Amino acid sequence: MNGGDYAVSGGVEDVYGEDAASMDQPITPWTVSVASGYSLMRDPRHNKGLAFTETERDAHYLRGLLPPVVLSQELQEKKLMHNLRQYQVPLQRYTALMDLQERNERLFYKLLIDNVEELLPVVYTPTVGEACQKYGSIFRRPQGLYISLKEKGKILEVLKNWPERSVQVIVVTDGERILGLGDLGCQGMGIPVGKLSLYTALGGVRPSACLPITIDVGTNNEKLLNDEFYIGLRQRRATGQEYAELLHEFMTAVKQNYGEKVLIQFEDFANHNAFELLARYSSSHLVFNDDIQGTASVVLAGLLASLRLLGGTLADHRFLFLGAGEAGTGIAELIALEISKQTGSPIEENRKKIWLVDSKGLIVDSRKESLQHFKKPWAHEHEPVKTLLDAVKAIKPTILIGTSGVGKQFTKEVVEAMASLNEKPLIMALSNPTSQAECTAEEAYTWTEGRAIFASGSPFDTFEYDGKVFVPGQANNAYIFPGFGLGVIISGAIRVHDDMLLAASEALAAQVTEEHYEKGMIYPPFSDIRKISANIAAKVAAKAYELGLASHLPQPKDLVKYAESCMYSPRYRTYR
Ligand SMILES: NC(=O)C1=CN([C@@H]2O[C@H](COP(=O)(O)OP(=O)(O)OC[C@H]3O[C@@H](n4cnc5c(N)ncnc54)[C@H](OP(=O)(O)O)[C@@H]3O)[C@@H](O)[C@H]2O)C=CC1
Ligand SMILES: CC(=O)C(=O)O
Ligand SMILES: [Mg+2]
Repeated sequence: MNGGDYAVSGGVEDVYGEDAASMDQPITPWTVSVASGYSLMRDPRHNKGLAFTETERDAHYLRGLLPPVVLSQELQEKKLMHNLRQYQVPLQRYTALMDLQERNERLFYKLLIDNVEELLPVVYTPTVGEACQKYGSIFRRPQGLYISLKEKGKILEVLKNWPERSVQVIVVTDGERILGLGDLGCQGMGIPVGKLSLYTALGGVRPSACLPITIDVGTNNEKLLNDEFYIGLRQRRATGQEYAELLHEFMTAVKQNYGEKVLIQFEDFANHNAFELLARYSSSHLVFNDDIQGTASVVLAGLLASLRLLGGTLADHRFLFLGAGEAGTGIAELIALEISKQTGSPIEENRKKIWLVDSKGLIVDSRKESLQHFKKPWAHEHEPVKTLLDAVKAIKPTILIGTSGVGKQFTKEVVEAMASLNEKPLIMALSNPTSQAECTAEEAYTWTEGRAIFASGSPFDTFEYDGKVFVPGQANNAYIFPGFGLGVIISGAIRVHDDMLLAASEALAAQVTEEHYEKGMIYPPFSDIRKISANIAAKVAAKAYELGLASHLPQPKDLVKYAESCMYSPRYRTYR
């Protein structure tokens, strides 16, 4: 095939290579057969292990391949949870769960759905961060698709190697900003794999519709380049035109292979590419950047909910961010947009209530010339301020949000300054994983003498202070993207619109009840996440219909019920 020249005439959707026009293209020799016997047990999508019934063992040539006992799925679950709890090392739990996913997919999801609060920290932050750092050493069987510079000119063929045809969501990373852990190159694959397992467990999107992808353009991480177990290309990152061409070929091939309605979620790209990719493809593809948009939506939801505790409206508050990258400026922009919707005031005016600090200090107008484009709208009139503590004293924020990727930045002095300014300081330490959190729950509650409303990106345990039990919220985009994606899918939306993000925020905030507020919570518990996701999906879908972006017609009458009915169930099916 001519490098990059996949725009042949004819051969449209010619999966089996039957048209003359595709004669010069290599094809995948697809076959479809009924799995039975040994191959049935080795197929994670269909395997039930000891839960195969007597009838199924007879009908599917399984006799003798299994010991005599027949277990229920519930007993399998009980046994596996018991086994998992024996591991003291989080990474051992992670590998045990990944092995289960590779062995028995339904049981994996049943565990994850039924024990979400216990297992989320294993398949997701913080443990997934450590897994990515050590991905080469713990690598057993590949998950997802790897598209490297070696595949340039052949990306469409690579996509065709993936066994599933009806993909609805792709989570793609290039591994350059994995959580707050920096450039992990090809080993960032743990993130798309983890995010998509949440799409299924939390949002009910079918596993077969989920495709994790890592684009490998090299890494600038010296440690990985010198690691004998590194699994990626051993070269420094491609940039500029070479990078843009590979990404463009990828975006084109995805649309060509899966059509208009596949949701492409950009995840953990560095900000110098993330904003550009989103801007470039948002008018031609169904794209969503989780770090910019998903994070914005989840934080806005927490802020809307917190007003019940703080009082006032969003417009009455002053916001200070530590970190002015994807998460920080993404959240800031959505807050300004929401205030505009609520008050009718111009967005430029609302931006003035929001201040950001980056590695060089407060973002102010005298720095405007040298700022990256996404920081410029936040360069307000003010004298230069170097440190966060001085910025808190100067700006007097009511709300402090950490999106720096650097741990321990909310020092005792910073938190005490917030407590001296506010009766109930709202403090969000959003950076992941736990090691990068700007402060811990214990620090936030202790340093404010139990007055803080606190939420963090990675989970913290409940904390008792002065006889009162505080439940820290987990302000993580995991509340949003699964339900948001489901809403996009069930409505057949063809583009993502900011109003859909606002709808998701409002839907999430509406799930916080009096009982939660009493415990200081501004997010509902993850144990209710499937119900929450169905509500988010319904509101997102309703907005897509309202905006004329939905293609699944006619619009279902009850969108919550419809969303619930579309959700994946991990219960075993009966085989005839
Ligand atoms: N809870 C959640 O759901 C989410 C959490 N996150 C977390 O947020 C963090 C940041 O992600 P993202 O915004 O994508 O990253 P970016 O790299 O885009 O932005 C990081 C920002 O932090 C600033 N920064 C770095 N070090 C310091 C410092 N010592 N003092 C002040 N500012 C500093 C950078 O400044 P400069 O521009 O000057 O370099 C930059 O503005 C990560 O840890 C990530 O895990 C991200 C998405 C979702
Ligand atoms: C949660 C997330 O997306 C991040 O930390 O990058
Ligand atoms: Mg992310």
